Order: sequence, then C-alpha cells, then structure tokens
Amino acid sequence: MSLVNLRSPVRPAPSKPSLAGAARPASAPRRAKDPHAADGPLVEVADASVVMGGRTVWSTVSASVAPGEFVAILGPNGVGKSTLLKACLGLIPLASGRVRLLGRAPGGANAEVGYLPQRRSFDASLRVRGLDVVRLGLDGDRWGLPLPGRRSREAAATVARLVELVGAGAYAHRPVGQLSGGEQQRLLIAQALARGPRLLMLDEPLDSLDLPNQAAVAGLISRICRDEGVAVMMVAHDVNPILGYLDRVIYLGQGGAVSGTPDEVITSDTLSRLYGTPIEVLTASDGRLVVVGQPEAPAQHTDRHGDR
Ligand SMILES: Nc1ncnc2c1ncn2[C@@H]1O[C@H](COP(=O)(O)OP(=O)(O)OP(=O)(O)O)[C@@H](O)[C@H]1O
Repeated sequence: MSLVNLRSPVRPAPSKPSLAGAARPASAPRRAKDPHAADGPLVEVADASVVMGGRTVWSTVSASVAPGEFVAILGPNGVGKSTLLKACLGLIPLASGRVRLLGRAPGGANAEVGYLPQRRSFDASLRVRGLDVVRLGLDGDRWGLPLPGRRSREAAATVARLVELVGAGAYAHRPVGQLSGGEQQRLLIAQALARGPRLLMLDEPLDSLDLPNQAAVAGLISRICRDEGVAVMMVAHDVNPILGYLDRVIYLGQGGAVSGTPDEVITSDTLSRLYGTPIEVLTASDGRLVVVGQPEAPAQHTDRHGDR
C-alpha cells in the first residue's frame, strides 16, 4: 500500500530566529549558505522500502517533513517506526526508493540533525553530571580531548543556555544516574540540540515517563519546535500526549504508510484502509484517541534494537 499524502503542510516555516544561531558555539561556526538548504522539505522519503533479516519491514513508503513542522511517526510495535528514522539517517540502507535528508543523501547531513535514539536509561551509579551529558552533544566526538580555552568557555555558555532552555537548571549539576526519567529526557533533548540542528529526530522520547512527565516533555518539544524553529520528526507509541501539538502524522502499517493531519489520518476509515482490516478509532470524553483492532506487526522481534 502506498502512502496517501492527505494534505500538504499547512504551517509556514517559523519566522523567529532559530536555535541554530543561539546555540551554535564557536567550535561549530554557522555554515556558509548551504546550496541544499533551500526552503524545500527537510526530509523526503519517496517510494522507499527496507528489508531486514530477509523480511520487508515496510515498502512503498513516501513521507516528508517541512521546515518547522512537528510530525509524529505512529503505528504498532514492530511496524518499523524506528527503522524509518534510521533509514533517513543512513543507518539502515534502503532496499529501493529514495531518501533525502536536508537535501542530501542519507548520512550526508547527520551532523545537522539532532538524533535521540530510543531510550536507554542511565545506570543509577553513573557519576557523570547532567551538564556533561549535554556537553557531549557539542564535543563528544573529541573523545575527551579538551577544547582550547576560549572555545571551552563558549561551549560552557552554550551548555548553560541549553540547560535553561529545557528547564533543567535545578538538577543539571547532579549525577545523571540519580535523576528521574523526565529529568534525564530533558537533558538528552538539550544534548540533541547542542549543535543547533534544523531538525530533531526523536525516537519515543516519552517512553517510560509517567503521564505528568509525558505532558511536560511533550510541551517542551512543542515549544522548541514553535519558538526555536526546529522541525521535529518524532516516533510515538501513543499519540495522545502530543496530539494537540502536531502538524501532521505519518502512520505506518504493514506494507505502507499514510500521512496527513491527525484528524485526517487517525480515523476508522483511513486506518482500516491502511491495515486492510476493520479498525475503530474512538474518542474518549477527555479527547483522547483510542485505536481498537490495530494488528501488531509480525512477531519477528529478535534483536530488534541490536543495530543501535
Ligand atoms: N537488525 C535487525 N535485523 C533484523 N530485523 C530487525 C533488525 N532491527 C529491527 N528489526 C525488525 O524490524 C522491524 C521494525 O523494527 P522497529 O524497531 O523499526 O519497529 P518499531 O515500530 O520502532 O517498534 P517499537 O514500537 O516496538 O519500538 C521489527 O520487526 C524488528 O524485529
């Protein structure tokens, strides 16, 4: 089943200055005008398929993310949501089709994308401070080599701004292993923002958070998107915490995907067509959506995350 793009993006690119300028330290100077950085889509997936372990995970998928958009990738366990992010980043090859990320081939623009892989919790005994976790986003590729004096001070100022931006000032000096899941997630989002990306790719950042923390982190991600002009492509298992913030969703099913606004895509008709089986979308009295009858992907979950 191929993707039906039910509606093109409706929200224009934000006019506010982007975080790229604010967060970028001297060690990562603003790039000269990038010939690829036109106002076209940041992510373009065209008629793509991925095969892993001899099985087609998904095929004929097309999708796009425009500058400044907040887009969720939805679907049941194992349908290939994480795989879609990784294929865009060039971490998993396509079997067919085409992906462009920031106008370039997969892997060619990863330094300009803030990627937060699916959550791995920090060991409770880890003594690294929250500030250091954020700083790794700036100079983690230096393998512990210190930056020279002025650049080191600028990097520290950037880390302080990011910590402030994500509201982690009260605990960023504490060992990260002692922090709550929501506090750790804020610091990891700050880390992903460290190089001033135009696009954040977040893989289930609300996973294993309680409901108040889900709401708080969802609100933070939305503010970063709206106020800082950073587009967000986010894998979510439950759309409800982000439903009010989304511009569009990409709903993956076995064999394809559908994209459009949440109102257009998360309906009984559209999901029944996508899955080829009756699906019911119910709206609870508090506005939460419940999808009933959605089939799980084939059970081939051995070593699902082994390639990370
Ligand atoms: N390295 C691998 N080798 C073979 N199959 C893999 C590999 N990694 C993932 N898969 C399979 O690809 C499919 C998609 O996995 P993926 O993690 O993208 O799904 P997902 O929708 O993100 O799942 P979840 O919601 O459970 O995180 C799964 O069936 C998984 O078992």
